[in-house]
Amino acid sequence: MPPNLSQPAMLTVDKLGVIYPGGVEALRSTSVSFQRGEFTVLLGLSGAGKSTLLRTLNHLVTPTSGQVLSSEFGQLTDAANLRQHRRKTAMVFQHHQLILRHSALDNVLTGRLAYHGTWRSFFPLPREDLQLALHCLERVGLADKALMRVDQLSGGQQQRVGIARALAQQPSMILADEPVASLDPATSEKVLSLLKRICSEDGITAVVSLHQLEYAQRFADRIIGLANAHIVFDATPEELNDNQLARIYDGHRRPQPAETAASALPSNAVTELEIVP
Ligand SMILES: Nc1ncnc2c1ncn2[C@@H]1O[C@H](COP(=O)(O)OP(=O)(O)OP(=O)(O)O)[C@@H](O)[C@H]1O
Repeated sequence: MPPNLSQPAMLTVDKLGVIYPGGVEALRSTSVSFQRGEFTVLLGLSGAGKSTLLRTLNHLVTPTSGQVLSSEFGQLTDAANLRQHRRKTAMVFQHHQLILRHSALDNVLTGRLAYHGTWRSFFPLPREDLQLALHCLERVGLADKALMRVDQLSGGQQQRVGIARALAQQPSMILADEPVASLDPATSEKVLSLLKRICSEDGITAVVSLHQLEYAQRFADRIIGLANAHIVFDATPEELNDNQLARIYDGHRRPQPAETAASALPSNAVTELEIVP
């Protein structure tokens, strides 16, 4: 489904600033909006502010100034609005944040927890949730692995479980922070193709941070380039020329096609388990 430009933006970021404790200014007065169904890739050097922007979109990082406005739920500074927005905003992480000793199915079922009260998670989830979780695994091609422990799956399969978990949340938006940074090029392509196809089929808005320029050009409807804590490019992949690339990469050597994830690991690779409530 192509982005619907006639509709109001589904999420608007207005003059957003983030200063981390210690004084690093990671985002400076940034304004941008996201249309429903759009697949946006964030590009930029390590430390440019990609993860920070991505994580402010569901207040995993709390802005120091400015605001994030959901067209459906309102300003995210309101706790009830934020809860509703997070329920419909799924995350896919670089290290997928799966529970390795649990089965693929159990991991996908955690995507349903946001729909139930805390007490409910102590009991088996409803049958409909189980059916939905199996359906999500089927969509990522892993129905036959549903009962396997995640630590027995390959890196690409684990990331597909991560996508299935995101889908189980029935999201209107997916935020994917370096989803292929730990994968080899062939697997990365498969995972990104899958993510793009599913978002397109379901009309899900996606914001994906990547280090690989060629994947951005291939998969994005729109590329946002960040440098030094602000947006320096925001247009379609076709409009990204050498001058624009120089602005994004600030005169530094930019990632080459053959460059693998290992040489492009982010500065703040996430290692903790994060399950969005
Ligand atoms: N939790 C934190 N506390 C302090 N500084 C931080 C924190 N997270 C990020 N930073 C700093 O904020 C700046 C922007 O970081 P951010 O992770 O958003 O960049 P990035 O473009 O995603 O980089 P990468 O591609 O390496 O992930 C960097 O200087 C980084 O060191």
